[in-house]
Amino acid sequence: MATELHRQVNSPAKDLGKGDGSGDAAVRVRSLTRSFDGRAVIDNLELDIPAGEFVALLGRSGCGKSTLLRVLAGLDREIEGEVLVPRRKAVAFQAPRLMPWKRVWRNVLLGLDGRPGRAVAERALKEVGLGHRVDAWPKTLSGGEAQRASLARALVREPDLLLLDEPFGALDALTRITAQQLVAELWQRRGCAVLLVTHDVEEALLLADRVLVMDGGVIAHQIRVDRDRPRDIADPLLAELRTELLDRLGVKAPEPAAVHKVA
Ligand SMILES: Nc1ncnc2c1ncn2[C@@H]1O[C@H](COP(=O)(O)OP(=O)(O)OP(=O)(O)O)[C@@H](O)[C@H]1O
Repeated sequence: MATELHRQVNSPAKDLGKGDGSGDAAVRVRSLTRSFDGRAVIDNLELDIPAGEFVALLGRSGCGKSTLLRVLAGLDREIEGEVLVPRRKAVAFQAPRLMPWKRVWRNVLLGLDGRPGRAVAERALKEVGLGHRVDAWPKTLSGGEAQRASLARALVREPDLLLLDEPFGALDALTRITAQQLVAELWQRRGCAVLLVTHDVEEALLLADRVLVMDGGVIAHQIRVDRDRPRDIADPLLAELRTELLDRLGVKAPEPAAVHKVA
């Protein structure tokens, strides 16, 4: 696990050396504020993610989840406050964002330093179950395959922090389950910290060690999910946590369906 972190304090990023007090953290955010047109979407937010933790981030539409993720990814530097993240990080979005004029393996290596060879891409594509599509053109991939290619592109960066912005949002229900299982496996194998932005409360409960709810520009609520994996959504603890989270999101969970006895 890299201990070298990146600091952003409303100024160009600076490296931090040892002895900065960051310990074994994958994310440390202090007093983060991000405003658009004078409105603070993120407002003095604090966040810590220990190395290797799987965290899911929920919140109503427009509350600032993607903005936070973009800041952590280093894609948005117009911030106030302190953001510490590992140098090795990768991000995958809902849209796989593959370049149509490059074959899949070249897409996987896009933007990587040091001219890595095709074998590096092949290994990552195999890891996500796409070993047979190495030479394919992006337009010939299914939605699920394109999302796997996008994950492979994240994995070749050997991230200590994997940032996922609704990566399964556009997938059909069955492909989504497979993709969720894949992410869980990759996380267990790689041991990196994950921050998953999702709208799906059940997905958050099935995958994460900790679920955060963002509201009013801060992390307004969080729960820990103390359950071994693989998890069963019918587990009474998860059902209870689901109700709690939906409540925090301002959604009233439906009452269990009435049981009609048939004589
Ligand atoms: N570049 C930008 N310029 C102006 N406003 C922006 C910009 N990016 C985001 N916003 C605003 O910041 C707020 C938070 O947006 P963000 O995309 O982070 O929300 P979100 O929680 O990810 O939403 P959703 O769940 O719908 O994806 C929204 O009101 C959005 O309009």
